[in-house]
Amino acid sequence: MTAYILYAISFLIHIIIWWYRFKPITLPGVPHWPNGHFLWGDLLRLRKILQNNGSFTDFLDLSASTLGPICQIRLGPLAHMVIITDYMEMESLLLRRHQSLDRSSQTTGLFKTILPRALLTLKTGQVWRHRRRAMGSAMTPRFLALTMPNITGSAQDLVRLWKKKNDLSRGRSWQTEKDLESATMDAICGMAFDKSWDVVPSYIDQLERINTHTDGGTVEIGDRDEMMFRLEAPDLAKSTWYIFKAVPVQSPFPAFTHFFTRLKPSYLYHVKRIDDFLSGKLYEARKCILTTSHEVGLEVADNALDLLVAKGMQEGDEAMSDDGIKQELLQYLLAGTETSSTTLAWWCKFMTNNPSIQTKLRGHLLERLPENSDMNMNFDDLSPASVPYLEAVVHETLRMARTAGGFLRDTKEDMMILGHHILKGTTLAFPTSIGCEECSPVDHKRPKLPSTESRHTTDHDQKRRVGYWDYGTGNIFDPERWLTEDGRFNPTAGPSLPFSLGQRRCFGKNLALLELRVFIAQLNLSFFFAPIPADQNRFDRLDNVISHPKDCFIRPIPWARRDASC
Ligand code: HEM
Repeated sequence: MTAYILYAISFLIHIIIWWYRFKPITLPGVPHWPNGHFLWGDLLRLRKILQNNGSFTDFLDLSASTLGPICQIRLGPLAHMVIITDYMEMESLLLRRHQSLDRSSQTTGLFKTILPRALLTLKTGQVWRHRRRAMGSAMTPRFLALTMPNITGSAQDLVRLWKKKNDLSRGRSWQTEKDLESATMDAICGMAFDKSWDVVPSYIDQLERINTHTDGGTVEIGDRDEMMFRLEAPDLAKSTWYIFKAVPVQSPFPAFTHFFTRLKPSYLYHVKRIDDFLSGKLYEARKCILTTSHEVGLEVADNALDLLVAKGMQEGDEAMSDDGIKQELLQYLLAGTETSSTTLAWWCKFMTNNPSIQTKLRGHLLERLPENSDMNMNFDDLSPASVPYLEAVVHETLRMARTAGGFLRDTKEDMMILGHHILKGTTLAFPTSIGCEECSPVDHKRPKLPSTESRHTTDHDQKRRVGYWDYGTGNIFDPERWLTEDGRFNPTAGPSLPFSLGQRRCFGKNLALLELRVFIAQLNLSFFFAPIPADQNRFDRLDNVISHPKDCFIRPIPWARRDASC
């Protein structure tokens, strides 16, 4: 009998321990959704949003706008996040209190599967610092200016592709995310290894071989009366996309899921193909540098690989290993293509819906760019000072696109945030909605600012580095908001954090901005984005780490043809 009682007590103790171990964590005092499930927390609420075509980003935004500038969501027994949407507090945490934070293990867990030892996944420390210093030379204005022709060439290939598609589609629209991803991959490959994979030129080749308008399944009309082009990418591009798709975005156990992915022969095949390519490139670069000195190598390097190899020679024993260089180059492709192409996809949608902004941008570029540039603008031609309205369009696109729906940090120690005690090991989420809305509900908000005089009066406001957007205008695409009265671009006109802030902010920001300037200038000068049917013009999101538009139909018409038809 006593044994039964002891068994029962021990069973009860196990249940209680299990319950405390696995029940969703709730930080006292930090607002949260009421009536969370005893085990799944707010996961059921999230599921409802996903079922209604919403995204995880929508859930973050809704939580912040309903619960306040600091709130928590409980994603079942395994994940818990504190969401911060007070702009001043975000800046303070990311810029000044960053020693208490690090890249979140949720982010590293996801990307470690394909990039176990790259900038993106390293925890902040000596190795990360050394990497960031070494890679930093690839983001200087001098280097970017040198490698810019790779971007210009890829943008011009895209213009040729769209002209060809336009000829074949007889006024129909087509989905364009793949075109953009291919073009940015060509640009990034050129910058990374001085040799583009010619993905877009290979599409043009395939289209040029078509004789009729609906030939052999390459060109078809889709369910929504759009034109569909079935084009084959070169092998290296296909393998890269295959590897990127293996990032276990939807899995609650990324390492576990990836363990099984790694057993697939097709995965191993594509990884080997890319690894062989990178090893070959590295071998060639090393051979080349042996014929010269590292000083000369650093001076003439016009791609990231040559730069890293020359830097390695300069550093001797401290140099990055071959594995490190290959990881960083693969990361260049991963972080540098889909982010920029998705931002451009959003830009196409914003242009389609804002004809007057397209016309204004074209007028601005025609007026400001040197007459003889003949579409081959140089680095200074596209600087914010030379073409401020272009810069305003780029920043407005980033603000509204929210390509990264947010970014995460883990706390390395107990902290006080907005008056709440946040435990060590908590994941903090910083949604990029901060650029579109002041997310807090009315009673948590800073005092409403009806007039400009009241804007800089309080202490809180005096410390603020950036201005405010006019109340209620956050969701309107309006590049003018970034311009001063005399037409100059003002980067601190209002809140917007597409690349995050502080020491773990986006490493590729300068390159991304240059890519966007070049692509947007080339595409705007070449095409008018004509209206599309309402059922192709939705703004729903698909969150896949990057926040994609679910649909990206376009109907670009060369300006000459459009002007003739007006
Ligand atoms: C429009 C384009 C882009 C956007 C919106 C974007 C956004 C971001 C964001 C939000 C982060 C996380 C920052 C954080 O956690 O605080 C990040 C990190 C990073 N990005 Fe980008 N990015 C873009 C383009 C690029 C490009 C072109 C490259 C490189 C070729 C790049 C390389 C990286 C790297 C290496 C990191 C990790 C940095 C570190 O932890 O040290 N990104 N990016």
